[in-house]
Amino acid sequence: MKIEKYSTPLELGKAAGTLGAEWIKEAIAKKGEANIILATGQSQFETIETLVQDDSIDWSKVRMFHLDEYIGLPLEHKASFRKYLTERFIDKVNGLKEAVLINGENDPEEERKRLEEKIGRHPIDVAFVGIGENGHLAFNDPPADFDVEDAYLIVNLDLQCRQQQLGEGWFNNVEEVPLQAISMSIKQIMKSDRIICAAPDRRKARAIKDCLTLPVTNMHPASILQEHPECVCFLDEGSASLL
Ligand SMILES: N[C@@H]1[C@@H](O)[C@H](O)[C@@H](COP(=O)(O)O)O[C@@H]1O
Repeated sequence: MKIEKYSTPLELGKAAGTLGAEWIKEAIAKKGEANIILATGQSQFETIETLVQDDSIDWSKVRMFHLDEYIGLPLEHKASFRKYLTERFIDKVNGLKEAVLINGENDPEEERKRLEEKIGRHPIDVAFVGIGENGHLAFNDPPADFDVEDAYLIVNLDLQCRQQQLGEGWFNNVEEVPLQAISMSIKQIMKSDRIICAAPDRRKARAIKDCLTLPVTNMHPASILQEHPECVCFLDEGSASLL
């Protein structure tokens, strides 16, 4: 894992999105198409914005997989990650080959199996991920299961995770934040050929220190990224302030 530091979230996002775009184009040149994973949340705003502005990517050769989604949250809710990816990514790129979104309103077990079958046929070239305030990777809160083979899991969300979502302004009160989600598993994320981790903001400083400098442990789920051979972690002054 490599670490790169930038002054602001905007600079961080530009750098992360630019490297991601290069990697997507390399995958298309090599295989004729690229399979990518997109995360959501505040931390991904600038990275996704940079990606969608890159008109040198042939989006008709890109298949996008959705990292995680709340169970039972309607598409119209402002915190819906399906809504986020539709508005910030799918609607902004030209003729995307395919978007494999997680529908958390479907029967969760059936949805999980559908996604599992789909991603099993499409090895991932580039994964874009973030790190939560509790060190989570996707919605794998601590202690995360590093060993489960399933590509997607039905997970419970811990209080710190739910409070982060409230703090970011996606919900009116913590009771409104769903208790469960469908999340890509740690093993599946780690199978990606290349990983771009974008993690700006001072409120992430503790999680960044724990995940990037302490030994790998499932109590700091994103620490597993230290073991990935081609992962670049993009920080800003705030998130890197305890390093
Ligand atoms: N489930 C999302 C992930 O998709 C995201 O990568 C990560 C960081 O989130 P944020 O950008 O809100 O800090 O955790 C969120 O809760």
